[in-house]
Amino acid sequence: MSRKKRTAAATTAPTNLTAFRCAERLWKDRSSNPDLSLAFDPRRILWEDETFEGRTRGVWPSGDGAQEEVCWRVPMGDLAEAGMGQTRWWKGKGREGGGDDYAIVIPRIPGLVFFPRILPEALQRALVVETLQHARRPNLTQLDKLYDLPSEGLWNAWTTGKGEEVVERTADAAAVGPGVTAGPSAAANALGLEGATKTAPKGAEPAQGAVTVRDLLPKLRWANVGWFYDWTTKRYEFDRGFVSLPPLVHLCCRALARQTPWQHVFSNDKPSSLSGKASPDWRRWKDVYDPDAGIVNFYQLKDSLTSHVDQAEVDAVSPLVSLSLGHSSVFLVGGTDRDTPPLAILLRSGDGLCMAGAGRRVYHGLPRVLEGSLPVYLRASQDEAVQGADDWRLYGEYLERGARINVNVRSVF
Ligand SMILES: O=C(O)CCC(=O)C(=O)O
Ligand SMILES: [Fe+2]
Repeated sequence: MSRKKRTAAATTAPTNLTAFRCAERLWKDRSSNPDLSLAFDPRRILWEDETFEGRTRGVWPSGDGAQEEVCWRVPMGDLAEAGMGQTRWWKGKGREGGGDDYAIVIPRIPGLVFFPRILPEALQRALVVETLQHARRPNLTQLDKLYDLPSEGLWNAWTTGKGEEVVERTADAAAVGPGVTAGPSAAANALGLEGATKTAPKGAEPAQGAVTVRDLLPKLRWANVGWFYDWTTKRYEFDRGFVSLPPLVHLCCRALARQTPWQHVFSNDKPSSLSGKASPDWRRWKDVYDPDAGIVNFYQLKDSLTSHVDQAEVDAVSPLVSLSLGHSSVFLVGGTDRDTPPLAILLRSGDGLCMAGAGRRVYHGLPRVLEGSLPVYLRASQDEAVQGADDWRLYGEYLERGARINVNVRSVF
């Protein structure tokens, strides 16, 4: 959809649109500032004083008073091994956290678990470094079909001073024609392709029409990690072989899924129940859950991800774990059809989400990355040493230009 059409659509009263599409339009509309009081925000939950078998009931009231969402705060298991947990945000260096870490369960969306501020600042920085560095072969990115990317990957070429190197188009891309630079048709998600056409660089070098590493970096939209998934055919390609997940991503996501108190999520009484037949074998997840495939989404400020269900895995009930880094965003999550009104959740850098059981079959999407929302500790000027990076500055600058990174992993079998 062109930018013009999109703007017109956003201001026209929706008639035959599904509830999900209406919500997407509302949050995508850039003609005024988004009303964030309409997004579920853990900071605005009113918690009851009493706990009930370790769980605390809360209510989030929407800013316009039209909506109330009941939720439960449930205690997490031990996250020390992965260095995660809300308690680690505030405790001094070297002090042990743990014990008070929690997740939020929202009964209206069974199987959805929200972990606000679960990644401490230093861990967020290390994950930004890791995800950008792993956008390279053998992991594939959406740009690999179109360009013969540097063997070290775009990001690593950029950080080692190769920004002006010319990147040739592949034979496939040449057949498609000029100006096409991106393209998951799928999960479709069309992580916004706007702005994806190249402006020819000025000056003698590189040659007119040539594309450089510098040009392509903002067009990087996604990279596969683990088993390779083809977003065009929507199938895993197991004959490409298995590539281990980036180690920190693996550690954090595995720990989140293993340490979630699933009995509170899937119990038949409060706070949440899992309806339906495919009751997941959640009792085993704390010992055996092991993600082996995933995607890293690199959003720029104007990008969005349209509503979809991730359903390619053989094991369609075990947890899909997702981490947010960089700019904040609005995530929409609804029901098994697009007519169910979705809940808008404000996702900040350092938040995690799990979708498991029935939660694996609900529509979700990301209509909005929020301008001006990058935390100070991720800016280029922050001067703490960062695991895996000689120089944080380039990472910070990439984020400052409007980036949000999401990594989400699952277990294929
Ligand atoms: O960016 C997000 O938070 C969600 C991404 C997602 O749903 C997907 O990649 O399938
Ligand atoms: Fe998804």
